[in-house]
Amino acid sequence: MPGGVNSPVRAFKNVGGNPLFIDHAKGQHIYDIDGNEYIDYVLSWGPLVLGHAEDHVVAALQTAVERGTSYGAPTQLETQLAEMVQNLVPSMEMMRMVSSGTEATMSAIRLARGFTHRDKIVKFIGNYHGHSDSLLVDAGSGMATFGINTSPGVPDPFALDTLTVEYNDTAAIRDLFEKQGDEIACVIVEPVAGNMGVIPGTQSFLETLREITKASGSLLIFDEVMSGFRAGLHGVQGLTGITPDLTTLGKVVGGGLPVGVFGGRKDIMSDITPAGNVYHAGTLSGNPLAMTAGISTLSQLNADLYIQMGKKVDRLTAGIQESADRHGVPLVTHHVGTMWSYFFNEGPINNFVDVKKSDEQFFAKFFKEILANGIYTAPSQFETNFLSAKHTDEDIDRTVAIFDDAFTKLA
Ligand SMILES: Cc1ncc(COP(=O)(O)O)c(C=O)c1O
Ligand SMILES: NCC(=O)CCC(=O)O
Repeated sequence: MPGGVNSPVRAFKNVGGNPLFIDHAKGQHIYDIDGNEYIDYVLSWGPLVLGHAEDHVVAALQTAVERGTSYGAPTQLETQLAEMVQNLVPSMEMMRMVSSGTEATMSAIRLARGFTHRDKIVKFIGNYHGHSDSLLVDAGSGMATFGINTSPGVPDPFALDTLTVEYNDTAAIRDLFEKQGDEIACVIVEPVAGNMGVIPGTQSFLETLREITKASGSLLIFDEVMSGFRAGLHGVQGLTGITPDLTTLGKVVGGGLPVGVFGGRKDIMSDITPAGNVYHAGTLSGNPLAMTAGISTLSQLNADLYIQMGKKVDRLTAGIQESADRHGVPLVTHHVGTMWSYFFNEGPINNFVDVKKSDEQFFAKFFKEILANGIYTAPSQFETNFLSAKHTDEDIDRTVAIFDDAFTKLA
């Protein structure tokens, strides 16, 4: 496998050394093949909001697997998950299930282009929307970690139709729309960015996106593949009261199995085949096992759970901040709901330019020190950490203590 991995962010290329090879995981813990236990804040890069191998999810899957693993025909499971999603994210009047976040955003972009009869799209520098051609321009996540601006292999005409703007820069996006608004099919945004670490979109920035897209006949797509059921139970649209035209989901909605969803305004979604002519398909779309894991996961979510998890993230980030301050280490923590990041940076951090000022060398040393002591966070400054329902107050205390020891040793 190239780089030894099936997805580049898993390699420890930027921090050095080899990634953990995993044997199994349960709850908030993950175990490598050498028998080491870690408190896991990666959680498969977001999906496992209930923790690993959650009992109800496992039981539901065991029952489901006996009934067949795939049919390639409609099931009640798809309708059930769609209704649950719609209850939590009401702007998704009509939706389609896919098998990854990449497919969800790729299809939403095609739909926006088909619906508006326009080719240009806008994305923000440091936002990541999966690995389809149009979206691999100035992207976050592994592209940021490994310093790649536009991936080789993306034809120039594709990249040229992707216009990029600095995140949270309201003046720049207004300026772009004044010049080219009538050519733009859509704006796609992570409304809380998670692929350059956690950077919340400001309310005024997101409101501006809503206003200018509406005024110019382009569509607003909230990519909530990460923030959906993470930033809050109803996504960032629930937190801000801003309603996009289309939403993409992934990660948590599949409860650890491969699921993505794209959906939104019914008049737009009705353009998808076979209702309309914008082509979208998938052999394993709406797979019964994946639907089952999603249903079992979403059925266990409620507002109180998010309050409890949010309090733990508050305590965790406050504890890390206090420790860094005491040791004189420049550090910024950001968190929204169950997403959190620590940056070795003087701050403030509002966009990709700011986050690039982080001390990546110190991060690499620090990451390896806490990992050696049983704390597994994402191996990059350009990624988000998560929390699950299974993390306890004792886990938080232990994590803060290990961060404190690492500051004592390395600062
Ligand atoms: C915001 C966002 N969009 C899209 C994706 C792509 O999802 P996937 O990796 O499932 O293709 C990701 C994460 O990978 C993401 O964080
Ligand atoms: N924040 C980046 C991701 O979640 C992506 C995971 C992957 O590409 O494996």
